[in-house]
Amino acid sequence: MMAQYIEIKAANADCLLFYRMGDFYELFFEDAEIASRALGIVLTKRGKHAGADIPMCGVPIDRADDYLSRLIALGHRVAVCEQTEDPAEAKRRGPKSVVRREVVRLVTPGTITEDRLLDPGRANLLLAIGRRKVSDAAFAYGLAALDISTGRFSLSEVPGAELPGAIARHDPREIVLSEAIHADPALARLWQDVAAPVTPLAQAELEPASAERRIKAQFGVSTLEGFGDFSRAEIAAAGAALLYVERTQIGARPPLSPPFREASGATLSIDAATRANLELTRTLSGERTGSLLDAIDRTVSASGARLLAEHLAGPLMNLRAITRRQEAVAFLAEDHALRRRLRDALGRAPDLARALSRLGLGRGGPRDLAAIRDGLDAAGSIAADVSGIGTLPEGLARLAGQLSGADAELVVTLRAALADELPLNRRDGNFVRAGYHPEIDEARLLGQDSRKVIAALQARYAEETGCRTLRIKHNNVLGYYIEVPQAVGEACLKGLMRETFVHRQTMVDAMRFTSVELGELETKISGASDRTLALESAVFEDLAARVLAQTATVAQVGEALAGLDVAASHAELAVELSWTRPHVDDGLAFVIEGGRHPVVEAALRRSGEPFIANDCDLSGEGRGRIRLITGPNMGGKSTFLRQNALIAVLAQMGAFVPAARAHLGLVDRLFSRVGAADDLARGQSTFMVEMVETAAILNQASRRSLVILDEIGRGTATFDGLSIAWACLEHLHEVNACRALFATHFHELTALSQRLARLDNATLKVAEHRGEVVFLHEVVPGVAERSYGLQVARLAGLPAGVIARAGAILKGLEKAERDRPGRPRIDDLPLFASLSPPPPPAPPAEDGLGEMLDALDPDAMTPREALEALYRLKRERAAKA
Ligand SMILES: Nc1ncnc2c1ncn2[C@@H]1O[C@H](COP(=O)(O)OP(=O)(O)OP(=O)(O)O)[C@@H](O)[C@H]1O
Repeated sequence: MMAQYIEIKAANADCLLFYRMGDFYELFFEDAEIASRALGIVLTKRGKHAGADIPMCGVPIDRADDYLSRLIALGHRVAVCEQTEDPAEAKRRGPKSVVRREVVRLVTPGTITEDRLLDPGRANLLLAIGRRKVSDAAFAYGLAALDISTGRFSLSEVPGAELPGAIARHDPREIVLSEAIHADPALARLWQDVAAPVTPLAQAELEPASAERRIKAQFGVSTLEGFGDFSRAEIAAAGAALLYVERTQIGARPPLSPPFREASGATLSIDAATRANLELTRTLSGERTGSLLDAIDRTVSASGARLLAEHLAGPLMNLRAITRRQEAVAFLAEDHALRRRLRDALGRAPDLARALSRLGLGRGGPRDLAAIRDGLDAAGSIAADVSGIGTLPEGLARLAGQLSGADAELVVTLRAALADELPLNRRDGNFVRAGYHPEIDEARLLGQDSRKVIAALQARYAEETGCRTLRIKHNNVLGYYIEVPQAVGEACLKGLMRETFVHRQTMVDAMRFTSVELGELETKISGASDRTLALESAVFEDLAARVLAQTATVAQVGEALAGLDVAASHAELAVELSWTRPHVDDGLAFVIEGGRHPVVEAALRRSGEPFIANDCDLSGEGRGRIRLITGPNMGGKSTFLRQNALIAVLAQMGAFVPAARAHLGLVDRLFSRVGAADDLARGQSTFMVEMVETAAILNQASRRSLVILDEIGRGTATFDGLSIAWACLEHLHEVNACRALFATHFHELTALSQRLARLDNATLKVAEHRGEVVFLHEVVPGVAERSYGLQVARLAGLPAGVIARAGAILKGLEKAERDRPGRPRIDDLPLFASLSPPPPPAPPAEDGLGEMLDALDPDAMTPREALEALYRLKRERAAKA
């Protein structure tokens, strides 16, 4: 057996091998050590290999999913190796022959389909990457995003510079690519940084011809033209994705939708750092709670939640499409009764896409069939409901039209065939409704009758032996047996009784027997239950085949339900929180009146505090405005900056926005940078990360972009930081000419508004009350006088002594700054005046104390002499002052 294990393990060296032995999956050698550590299960040993003990641990098959999901979450891949013949057959080949086993599936993070392993509200994307050369030094990258748990399959191509942003948008669970892309030194850092495991595939398997062949075979077509015009990079990516699916699913072919091509520039481009910083789908610490997605999610179905996340990850650039989504939201926001009915029905609809995929892969169970039944049923009732409404907006009408595509007969059949209570696995039987299949009913009756006969037999034997505690029981080793107490058992071994009862086992206080009659009955019962199972299994196959014959329509119904759920979710949110429909056009307007931050507002609401709404206008004719925001720490600068970026994202995903009124010209790219946190793991300093990200903005932002910069330049010496922030502002104003919000504590920058025509200053209002600062969180035109850093430090609990000392130092610094003749002013800077030579350094103040101190030698002094010297110094200082 070990030889077989070693052979199979060698063929799956990069996976943990779950090796089936009876009711357990066993792991051996290093796999056992890894799994026992990861899962906290006992490590034992079994036999020896090369003179050493073989470490072993095992997981029971009925709990395997739990263990699998934990291993997958830790980034492991698991090869599941099953027994592919009955142990009895192996025995027939010879006493020493080993049961045949094969790996039936590789379980990897990007290719799971089981409900218990999947997160219902999150897509489970496998992202495959291919590329093509576009010039000597540059590549274009093809991305194939495939979710085998739902069949979603999309292709797109991006220039090399946008690859990290595109990966972040897809948020894949696993990435596959060619060895060449994986080994490209220019991308090494990217693979290191992405959260998902990255699996390289051998170059030889990824030839363009085989990629194309694979796609054609998957979809049963002879040409790809019908799907769209794909680039070589996209085809390479799709080929790699399908190869990986083949390899992990081993023979099973998931039902995939035909690949749809996402046109380049179809979505608002948001790079990875901006996504993270704006906490769109998860917070900086990786949680969903506290993200924008969490704050806006009012969906009632898992497929709706997944679609909402997809929309949020890729806000649109197409005005028509945005308007279509907005119209649907507006309609549902108005019609409260319809929205309520719709959400009720949607909440009852199970996850069609995932059930369909499991059935297609041959991994489905009776509950998946029921999911199809109930999903189609809900779709039918929604379709009937909306058909009674006069004119629906285009977006809603389209979704409603998709709902009724499936064959009504299918639901009728599934209703008739499936029982009320359904087991998870079909091998558990009892899922076909009584009356659906006469032969099943007959076989079941036979089984039930035999059980009655057993009960009668037990009564008769009890009478014959005079033992009222005689029982007929069943276990897996003996099958049916008669159990009596020891004393009665002894009697059964003698006389006439010997002819009826055949001894099987003696226990501590009981004896077990069988009889000819019981043996016959047992054969009949097991025959009946085997037959019922076989018949039920055939019914299952038939129903699954009927469902799969309508894969495309069922998938479409699933998509429509998800689309309706998202529209209704936005509408619900808009009504609940008084959000409004933004006006989006192709100009360069950016007018927000009474804007709010959805996440901060929700947090404040929970603690009963109000959120102060703020306006923001960055509109420009041909060139965007820049607003420079100074203000106290804790005043609300970052909140204001982010809320405007989030409003742009929400508007372009077709949702309503948290503002009294909003008018936005389409944004093509969104950038958001904060003085970055340390990134020691990547070996980059805070400042380096900040500068790399700022460089990306200055190089890429167009007039149509929206840029949010929060405290750029704070990670270095004051004047270095100030000069960098200054120059960045000028560049944004003159070269990028984009709409921008720039928050800073460098109050010197506010003077720039006199020179840069489209830059204006805003500040966060504060009030002082008995020496305490009160943040009003109100954005008003103007310049902050102070940063109130010390007040905030006091609120944070810095010791009073430190605060007092800092106050004294601050006073000194401010005085020195006021008195210093050579302090830089705006006119001194190179853009506005010729560079004047730096003023000569002021001579140090002469008070003689320094020399006195230098003359002292503490090591040569007695304590008394030291004390006297100290008094002398103090006297001298007082005299000089
Ligand atoms: N508009 C608002 N209405 C009510 N409370 C607000 C508002 N904006 C911010 N706050 C509150 O003030 C806190 C601080 O806000 P924020 O982090 O935006 O300040 P900041 O000016 O960026 O501070 P720092 O300069 O220290 O980074 C928030 O956590 C929130 O509780």
